[in-house]
Amino acid sequence: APAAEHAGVAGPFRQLTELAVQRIQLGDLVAAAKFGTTQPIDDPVREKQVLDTVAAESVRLGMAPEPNVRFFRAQIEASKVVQRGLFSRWERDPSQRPSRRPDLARQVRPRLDRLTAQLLGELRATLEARRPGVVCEVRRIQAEVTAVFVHRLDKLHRDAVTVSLRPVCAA
Ligand SMILES: C=C(O[C@@H]1C=C(C(=O)O)C=C[C@H]1O)C(=O)O
Repeated sequence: APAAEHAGVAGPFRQLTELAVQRIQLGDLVAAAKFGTTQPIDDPVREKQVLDTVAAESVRLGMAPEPNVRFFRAQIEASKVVQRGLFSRWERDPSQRPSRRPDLARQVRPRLDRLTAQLLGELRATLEARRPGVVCEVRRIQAEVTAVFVHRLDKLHRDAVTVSLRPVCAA
């Protein structure tokens, strides 16, 4: 986020927000992997694996698991907002359909797993800043506005970012 960094307005959630945006952008690849297959957008078994890992890793890192699990529920919901939005876009307009289908298990989920670890590190690094209150909320919204600007996100991905950042101030 060079512009935002230069202006000094990025705040304490720049990296956390950057990682959340990366996870949302991976939603495009998840959608491309699933579109035109029998693989459903909602995969409760995989979601449980993700959330169980989050809980176990949180304990290992000395953090309370519940707030982190709630944060990742929002990340998962944000990914599904993107997937549903892209599916309906591609159903309406076949010319926008992806030309390649990535392999979900081999190519996409390993990248999501790496982001999980990075996000947990950032949740830990921002524990103090995320204590609930108006200061945190203002910074959260600042980070959201900055990310939307820097990444030039469309309406669908902006909506997903809003969903993903909602539980930030709940350390
Ligand atoms: C991203 C996927 O789609 C959904 C969202 C998930 C997530 O964000 O981790 C997990 C399972 C699915 O319900 C996926 O299937 O991997």
